[in-house]
Amino acid sequence: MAESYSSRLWESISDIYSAILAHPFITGLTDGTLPEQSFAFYVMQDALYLREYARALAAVASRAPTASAMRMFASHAAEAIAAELELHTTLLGELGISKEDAARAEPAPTNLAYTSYLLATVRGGSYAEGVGVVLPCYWIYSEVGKELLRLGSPDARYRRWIATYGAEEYGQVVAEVIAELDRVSLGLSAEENASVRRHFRTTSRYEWMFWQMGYAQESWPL
Ligand SMILES: Cc1ncc(C[n+]2csc(CCO)c2C)c(N)n1
Repeated sequence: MAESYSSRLWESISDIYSAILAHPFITGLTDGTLPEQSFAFYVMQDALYLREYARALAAVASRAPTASAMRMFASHAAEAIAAELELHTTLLGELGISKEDAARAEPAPTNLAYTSYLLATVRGGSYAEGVGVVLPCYWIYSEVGKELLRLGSPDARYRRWIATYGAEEYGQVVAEVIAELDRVSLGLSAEENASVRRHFRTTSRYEWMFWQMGYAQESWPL
């Protein structure tokens, strides 16, 4: 049987995925060398990210051609908002970030660039382009989560975070989204196929950049 559309897509970002696994944010989670400040910065930025990502998923849901795909993306949008609340109420408190600090936080440059690209693509592109642009967020976290779960971490807070994304149920969620992309890939023109592949690579790059942003506690130069 010919290789699936999605497996070829995954192969096209193998350089980015390897760079993510080697990134000091990721290796630092498992060997305990990740500075707590970098983790806290990342978590606060991620809460902001999740709100915009939920908007992107809701936009993809609104354009889905089938009831089952609409239901899937709409429920993931709701879950992303719930995850944001959970981050605010538990993890941020444990990391010593007050509600006031969290409310004042602004997206760092990489975060704003990533979410702006997501929203522009899901609003201006086709449904297939929307699925392609949101997929690296799911897929890369699921793969990284499995790898981190295998390696473990000496820090209980890092372990808890790892458990969320390394969970087997989470792998099933991702598999359904991948299956949806494989379904829609069947009817793509050459031009649309090129766009989907470009969006997938671009948000995969942003996934690496998001860890770099957290690690460096990226700020606006002005
Ligand atoms: C920068 C960044 N990228 C991906 C995720 C993971 N993630 C967020 S929402 C969602 C799908 C719906 O639950 C997934 C997989 C994250 N947290 N932060």
